Amino acid sequence: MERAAVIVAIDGPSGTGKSSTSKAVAAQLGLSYLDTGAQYRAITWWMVNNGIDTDDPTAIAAVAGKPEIVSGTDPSAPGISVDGTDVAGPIRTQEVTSKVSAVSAVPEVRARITELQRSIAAAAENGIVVEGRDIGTTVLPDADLKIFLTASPEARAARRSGELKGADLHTTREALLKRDAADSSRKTSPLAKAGDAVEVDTSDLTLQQVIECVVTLVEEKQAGK
Ligand SMILES: Nc1ncnc2c1ncn2[C@@H]1O[C@H](COP(=O)(O)OP(=O)(O)OP(=O)(O)O)[C@@H](O)[C@H]1O
Ligand SMILES: Nc1ccn([C@H]2C[C@H](O)[C@@H](COP(=O)(O)O)O2)c(=O)n1
Repeated sequence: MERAAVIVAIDGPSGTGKSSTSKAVAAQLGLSYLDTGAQYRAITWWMVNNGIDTDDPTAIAAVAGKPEIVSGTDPSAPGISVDGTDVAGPIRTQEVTSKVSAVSAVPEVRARITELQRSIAAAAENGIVVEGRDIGTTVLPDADLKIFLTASPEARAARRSGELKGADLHTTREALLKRDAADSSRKTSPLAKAGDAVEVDTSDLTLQQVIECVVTLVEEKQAGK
């Protein structure tokens, strides 16, 4: 039986499981996948690589339209490039992570990336899972399903320090909270739960349980379309 195309928005703070969940749900249901954090990381990487002062919003705004960012939407191999260079690895460095909140707070950057995100979602014939911070509130306010993932700072720090091969738990927790605070307090399109989003606290759930929960919610939406 052919399934209805659905647009799914998954938002939430860092380390709540957005990427892992979104990729698995998209793969399981044959949907496209878009990692919007990777796009903000890619434009931040370009700024750093081109010597733009990431503490200067005017300098960032002046060049926000220059880099060409191409995002893959295959959940099993998403990929991302800037001006033809594969940046999937470089966008995960500590330097980019520490600067991405400042760059993504600049309205000209958000306008550029939001437009790109909307065009990618519109082109996804079988539907798409789009994950980020402002997808349900700003980018795709008419999404068929909106999920807001949360988890305690302790759970999120433990997950991240596991990923970073045993990085200090306290330092990891503080860095996560600092980034969340910056992302939640910016003027333009902050990290926020949409009024009609389903909140899922993943603190005490395994990744598999979260995936099953979201797959069920998506299938219910598809059945009702
Ligand atoms: N429910 C869970 N239980 C245990 N570990 C999890 C769970 N969800 C995700 N993880 C692990 O936590 C880490 C962070 O997950 P993920 O990258 O999906 O989070 P995120 O919300 O996309 O973070 P960010 O916004 O910083 O990119 C990964 O190592 C992932 O495998
Ligand atoms: N829709 C989005 C997605 C991401 N960002 C910014 C804020 C995050 O700290 C950063 C990196 O995201 P991550 O790769 O950790 O998911 O990108 C945003 O402002 N809006």
